[in-house]
Amino acid sequence: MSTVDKMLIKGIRSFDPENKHVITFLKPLTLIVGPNGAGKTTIIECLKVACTGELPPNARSGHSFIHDPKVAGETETKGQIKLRFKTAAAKDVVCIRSFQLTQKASKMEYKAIESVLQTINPHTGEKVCLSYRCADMDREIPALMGVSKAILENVIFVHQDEANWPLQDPSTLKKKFDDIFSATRYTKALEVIKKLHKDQAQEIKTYKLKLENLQTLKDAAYKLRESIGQDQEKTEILKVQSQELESNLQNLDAKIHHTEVTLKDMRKLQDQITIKTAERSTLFREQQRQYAALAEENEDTDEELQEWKTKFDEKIASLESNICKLEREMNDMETKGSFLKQNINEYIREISRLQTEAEAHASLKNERDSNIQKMYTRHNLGPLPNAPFGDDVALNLTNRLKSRLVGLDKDLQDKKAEKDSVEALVQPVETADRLFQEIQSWQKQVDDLEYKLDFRGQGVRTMEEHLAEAVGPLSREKEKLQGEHNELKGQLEREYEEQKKQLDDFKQEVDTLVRIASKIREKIKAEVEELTREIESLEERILKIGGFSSFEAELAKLLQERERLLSELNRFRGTMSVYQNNISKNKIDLKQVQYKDIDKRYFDQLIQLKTTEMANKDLDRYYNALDKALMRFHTMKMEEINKIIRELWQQTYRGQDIDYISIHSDSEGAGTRSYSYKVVMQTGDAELEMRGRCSAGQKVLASLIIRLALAETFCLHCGILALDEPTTNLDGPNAESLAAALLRIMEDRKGQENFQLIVITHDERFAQLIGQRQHAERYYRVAKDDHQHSIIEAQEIFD
Ligand SMILES: Nc1ncnc2c1ncn2[C@@H]1O[C@H](COP(=O)(O)OP(=O)(O)OP(=O)(O)O)[C@@H](O)[C@H]1O
Repeated sequence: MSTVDKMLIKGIRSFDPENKHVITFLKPLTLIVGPNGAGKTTIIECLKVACTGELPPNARSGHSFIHDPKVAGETETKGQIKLRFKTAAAKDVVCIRSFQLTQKASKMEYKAIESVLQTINPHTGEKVCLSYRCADMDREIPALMGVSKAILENVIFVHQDEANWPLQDPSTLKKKFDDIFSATRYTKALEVIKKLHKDQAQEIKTYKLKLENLQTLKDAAYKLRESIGQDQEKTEILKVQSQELESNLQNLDAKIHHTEVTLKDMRKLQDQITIKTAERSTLFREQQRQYAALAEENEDTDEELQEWKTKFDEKIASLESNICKLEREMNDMETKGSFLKQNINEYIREISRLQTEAEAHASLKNERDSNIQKMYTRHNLGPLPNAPFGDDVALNLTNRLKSRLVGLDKDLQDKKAEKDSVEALVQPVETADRLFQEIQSWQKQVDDLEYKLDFRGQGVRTMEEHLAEAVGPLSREKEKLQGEHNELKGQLEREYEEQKKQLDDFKQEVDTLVRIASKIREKIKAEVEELTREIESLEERILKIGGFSSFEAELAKLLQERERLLSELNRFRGTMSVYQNNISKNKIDLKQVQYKDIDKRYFDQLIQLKTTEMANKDLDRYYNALDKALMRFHTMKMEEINKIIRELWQQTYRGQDIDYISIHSDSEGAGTRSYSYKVVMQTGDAELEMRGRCSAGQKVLASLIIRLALAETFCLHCGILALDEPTTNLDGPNAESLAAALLRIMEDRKGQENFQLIVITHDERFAQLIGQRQHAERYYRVAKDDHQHSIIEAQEIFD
């Protein structure tokens, strides 16, 4: 709770500008006593000026408030008020206000030269000075003291001249009450709110119109965007469909390509079939030709050849049996020949022996000769010379015998010629047999001769020689015949071999031909079969593929489908281009200035509208709330004030005519929050307005009581109340009762530490009544010194 502690006064009214006068305010009572004109009121004025900046009434804009330079004998005087007070927060603050009054040539010039608030740093104890403009300081100090300026002016520090304001004219009363209730401010606030509400309502209308306009644009933009979106969506769908179509088309193209390739392949296959068929035909023809060629080479047909082969085989078999037979015979002959040869060898050995013997039996030569003769004779070989024959003769004779053998050989040759015929293969054998028989007969003859030689020639050398000469040609003939036999045999064998070889060659040839024919047949057959298989496979493949017609039909179908897809694709593309055009057009439209940031603008406008609407609604609500609160506050406070006034009046007023007084506040008109006030007194049953009816003393008392009640009601944070000459116009009893009331108030506020009553009075009696020791240790006496300067002196409270 705020209180005033100390005040320094210098150069204000009658206070000396050169000297400082300090008054310390006591609690709960500061009693200032002094005669008229001593300067007591100046102290209240200084308090009021220091706290509110409000100069006293009739201060002529401050000229008369400052110590007059003329009085001081100066051209300029400076005044200063320095007030130390405790704020509502119990902080010590010093308020310094300095003024200057200068005597100019024609007029005085008043100037407030300094407004300073000093605070003390609680930690360091240093003073902190803050300079203010006067207006700011005038607002700052009431705020620090926790009470309004109006309360300070009209309740706490009321000037003596204005002390009876509650009973002044209604307008003053209303003004004071409105100030006290801050009604004007609140009314102004309400009016401002109302105006703001109205302005905002107007703004809301404008915003609504703008919003409607923006809504239209937004809708149009939305439609455009929606249209773009739909078109884009449709375009996307069409794109997807187009892609599907393109994909289908590609697949179709692939299928068409595949079908065409297949058809091409099929055509190739067909061509291959044709070629293979032609090849097969050619092979057939070739086979025919080769068969024909074979037929030409061997006119016989296979069957004929086979028949011929069979016959030939039979013939070969027969020949082989003959050959076997001949071989057997030859073997027999060989056996016989070897036997003979053995015999011959034995004979030759015997002959050799005989020849050795013949040397001894040369005579036998003659016999030989004779024998030759005999043989010649016997065989009619011609005439012979006379014996003994010489060797030449014997040789000739032997040659003649050789010739005879040559003839025989010729015969054998003929026989051989006969043998040349294959068909008469037996004949050579027979001839051979015959010749063999002949050889045998000749051999017999030789044997006989040899025997005879052996028999007759033993010991006869000549005979042996002749015999040897005769046997030599025969042996040579024999050997020749043997050679011929062997030759014939070899020839037969060669012939047989040749025949056999021929047969084998023929067989081989036949076999070769058969093999070739078989091979040709097999090869051609294989090739034909291969070709047939290939043709069948190709035909099968063609069939498997489905045949030309199905593929051609499929191709035609696919081409038709392709045409359909292409036309559909073109249709899609056309539609897409229409959508694209629409999108482009709509996008261009959307780029128009009117659509720029339309959503944001709409949104901002909507927010502005909604916030304004909400603010306006809030304002309305606030207006009503404030209005109601003010009304309620006013009613509540007025009730409280009236209650206190009534109590105080009843306690204070000693007259019997007025039971109590009260303040009536009437609303000046329906719906307005403006009140008119009047102070009424209850006299019996009558309630009368006091103004113009009460006495001066009643007026003073009523005013004091109203101020006390107002202080009680509004000064919750400020415990100060200054009363300047409260007993003015009061008679003794009333002054006493006022003193008693004040004492009672002080008594009631005993527990309230910061209650501070400042009472200024020239009434010593009154001063004595309230100036009791229990409320103050001393009081102040204000007087004037010799220089007519006011001085403040502290005095002991008297009992
Ligand atoms: N501008 C001024 N210069 C010098 N003196 C002044 C000036 N204005 C007023 N005075 C004197 O100051 C005194 C004012 O005193 P103030 O009104 O404080 O007296 P007071 O003690 O309250 O008297 P009262 O009891 O009659 O009310 C008067 O004597 C007056 O002549």
